[in-house]
Amino acid sequence: MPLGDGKALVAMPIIEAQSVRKVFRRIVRRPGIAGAVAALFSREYEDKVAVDDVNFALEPGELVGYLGPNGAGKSTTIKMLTGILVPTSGVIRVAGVVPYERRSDNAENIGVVFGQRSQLYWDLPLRESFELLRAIYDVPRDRFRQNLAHFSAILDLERFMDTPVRQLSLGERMRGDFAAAMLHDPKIVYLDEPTIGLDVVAKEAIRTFITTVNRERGTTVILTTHDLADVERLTRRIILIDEGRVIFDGALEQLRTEFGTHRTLVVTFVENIETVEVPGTEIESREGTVVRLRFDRRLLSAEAVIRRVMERYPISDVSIIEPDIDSIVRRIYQEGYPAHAVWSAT
Ligand SMILES: Nc1ncnc2c1ncn2[C@@H]1O[C@H](COP(=O)(O)OP(=O)(O)OP(=O)(O)O)[C@@H](O)[C@H]1O
Repeated sequence: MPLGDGKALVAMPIIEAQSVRKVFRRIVRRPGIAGAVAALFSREYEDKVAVDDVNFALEPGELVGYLGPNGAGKSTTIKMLTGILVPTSGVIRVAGVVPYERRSDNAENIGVVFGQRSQLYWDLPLRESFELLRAIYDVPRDRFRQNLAHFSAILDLERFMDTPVRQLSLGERMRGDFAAAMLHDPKIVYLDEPTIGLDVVAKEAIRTFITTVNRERGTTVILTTHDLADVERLTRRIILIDEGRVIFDGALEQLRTEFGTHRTLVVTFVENIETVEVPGTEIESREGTVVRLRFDRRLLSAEAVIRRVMERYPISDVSIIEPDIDSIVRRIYQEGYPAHAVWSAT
């Protein structure tokens, strides 16, 4: 398209899911011997819709959180994107490739890190695991050396490069897994619970690594996690799924605005006040002269609450706390969505 014709240049999506559905067929087993005998003669099946009409498009270089409660369909989606599973219907395209039709072409474009599993070779030192992966992916030697030196520096791998993988701590192994996933310069990485079970220091190392590869190399990242600190720290856009359906697709900030209906005003009074009563608010907690007042921002502005407090009591300090994403998402998981409420940022 010629430049300057007044049209905005729109990047082609690197990942596209169109009306994707995945139904698992399971054999129903009745309990007891009679059930086992009956199953020999007539098989009864039940269908489990794991992913139900999912649509999304990701642009190159996006870092997206793919979130949902247990059993929502996250892993099933990721498995379809990697080509391990074939959708029952719908279309998936990853960097121009239909993953389940051309699995090895797709493998060249993607890196995968599963927090619960490792792609490293258990009995080999980390260094040799990397060598094997280099050979499998046919990474040019120069590129391999550069990548390894770079990842090693960010992830501090040198200390345990010659240790067999089975002797590594979880945090060390995860760092090794991240480097392994990136050695062949994939355009896209899928991270499934990448910080699960890690201590704070290891989590931070992994998060820094993710933001660095995303920023420096423009790698597209899809992250599934139950750790919302990962989400706050790493992603701008989130896709929420529940019971196989996308229920929100948009900016983290948008989710906060739509669902974070309550704010907390933290007030420090000049002196201890026996009974604090501010219309439109409820006391969340109090510790000495510091009282936390919760209010519904749809009904009252922060300014109005502050005014009401100041009209009644002498105060020395005041601040507002925004709802944290953890409590918002937890509430959505627990209370579900109103049927009409499917938001999209696009
Ligand atoms: N191979 C399978 N056969 C039958 N049902 C399956 C299979 N794999 C997944 N399911 C079902 O599909 C649904 C979605 O599972 P999926 O693993 O995608 O969820 P998830 O969002 O990744 O959950 P979690 O956060 O617990 O990992 C679940 O009800 C699960 O029991």
